[in-house]
Amino acid sequence: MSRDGPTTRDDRREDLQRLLGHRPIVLIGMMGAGKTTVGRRLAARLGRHFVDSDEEVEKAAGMTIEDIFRAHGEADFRAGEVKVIARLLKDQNIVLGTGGGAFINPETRALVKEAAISVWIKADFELLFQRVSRRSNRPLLKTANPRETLQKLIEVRYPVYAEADVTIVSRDVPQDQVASEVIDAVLAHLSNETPNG
Ligand SMILES: Nc1ncnc2c1ncn2[C@@H]1O[C@H](COP(=O)(O)OP(=O)(O)O)[C@@H](O)[C@H]1O
Ligand SMILES: O=C(O)C1=C[C@@H](OP(=O)(O)O)[C@@H](O)[C@H](O)C1
Ligand SMILES: [Mg+2]
Repeated sequence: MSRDGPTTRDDRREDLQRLLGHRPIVLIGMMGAGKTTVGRRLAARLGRHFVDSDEEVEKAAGMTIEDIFRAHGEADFRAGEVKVIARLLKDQNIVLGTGGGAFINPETRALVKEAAISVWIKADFELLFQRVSRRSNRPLLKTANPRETLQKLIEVRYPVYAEADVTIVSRDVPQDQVASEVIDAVLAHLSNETPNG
């Protein structure tokens, strides 16, 4: 990277595409972290196609996630989720937003590690809780004490999310800034991965 003048957005995008090749970028992390919304912006910035595993599971099942959980239960949802992610990861040049439990499933995790660069979008409990409280479309949080449920999921999941290739912390900043931080963090990771990078 020897250029005159400041590094522009386009330079970073080109550097990233060169180091990444066709590998998908997969966003993982808790419900409310911003995988879906930040993922869309990230894909637009990189000129990549964005896919969301929840949306694709819903399309494949012809039902909403809430209805899948209600009619068939979580185990069936996870079985569908792993199949959908395996299919989506065959497409290169994508940004894939996953559901919060996807990377916790060992089979899904192995697929992601094999085919993609994974990015954990990590966020503070209060921020996550505030965001997920805005909508009631997450069946796992329909419990007597959703704060406690979210806290328990965090305790179980964080050590697994920590296996991601890259971690970024999402604070209360605009989604475009979070997308920018993902680009910087993935670039830094890939520069270390490349022997002469
Ligand atoms: N950086 C951010 N700033 C403000 N709101 C955000 C940010 N990231 C996500 N959100 C909001 O939080 C909610 C959850 O985001 P979403 O992308 O659906 O998360 P996930 O897919 O990880 O569950 C949405 O309402 C989204 O608009
Ligand atoms: O954390 C989880 O287990 C889930 C997260 C949801 O996706 P988001 O993380 O995009 O909300 C969705 O897959 C489902 O409700 C289960
Ligand atoms: Mg999502």
